[in-house]
Amino acid sequence: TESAAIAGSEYSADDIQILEGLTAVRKRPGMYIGSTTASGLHHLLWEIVDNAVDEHLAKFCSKIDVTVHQDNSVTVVDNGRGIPTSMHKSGIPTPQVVFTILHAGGKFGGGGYKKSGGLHGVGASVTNALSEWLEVEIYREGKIHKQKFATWVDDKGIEHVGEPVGGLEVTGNTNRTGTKVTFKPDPKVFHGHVSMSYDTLSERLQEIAFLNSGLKVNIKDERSGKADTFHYEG
Ligand SMILES: Cc1cc(C)cc(-c2cc(NC(=O)[C@H]3COCCO3)[nH]n2)c1
Repeated sequence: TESAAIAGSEYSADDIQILEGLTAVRKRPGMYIGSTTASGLHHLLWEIVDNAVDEHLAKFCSKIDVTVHQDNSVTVVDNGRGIPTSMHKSGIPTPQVVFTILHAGGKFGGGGYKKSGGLHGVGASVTNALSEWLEVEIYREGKIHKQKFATWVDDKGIEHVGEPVGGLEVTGNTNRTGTKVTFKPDPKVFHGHVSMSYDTLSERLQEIAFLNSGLKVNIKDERSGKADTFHYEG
């Protein structure tokens, strides 16, 4: 039995989380984003924005730009230090760890969905798992680094969830720092309802700017041309 298999082996909550991987998120999305209705859709963005806000709290980021594209993909860019691009001790690039390893979301590992603002900066892999694709671009140490992830079903019917498409590549030089993430919510997860609401985004982004004085938050909707800037003096 499963208990016999686990008895005598040092399974920790972390091991089980890593074992379950992102496929578990696709199986029970509600555990990670609350629901697969509109509120769950917007949580994909809040998980990413949370990370950029953390970088502002660490005093390295002063600006976050959010853009909704015509195809309902969304881009978040910050001017923080940029996710480290070094190799993680596990032998995979740090950005790949951030987007493909399910991190302990609560005090007992996994922790399940939290009603408060998401999983506090550890939910980026959840956004990846529930997207058709996700791309990260990092501006750090004078270089532009890029890695892509995708979810697809192979010719044997196996679903590959949020897996890297290639490695972390240097694609150019830059004199800025920061992290840019673009992701496309998967219609298969959200029953076709993948169109984010401008009003929902702008209201919450205004709140985020108000709660983090000094942080400038820009939103641009390429579907309608609407745009707004929120900035409460630091
Ligand atoms: C938009 C977005 C999305 C994600 C998943 C992370 C981030 C992010 C992550 C960081 N900074 C870091 O991860 C590093 C910077 O180097 C020290 C430890 O924290 N800045 N911005 C931004």
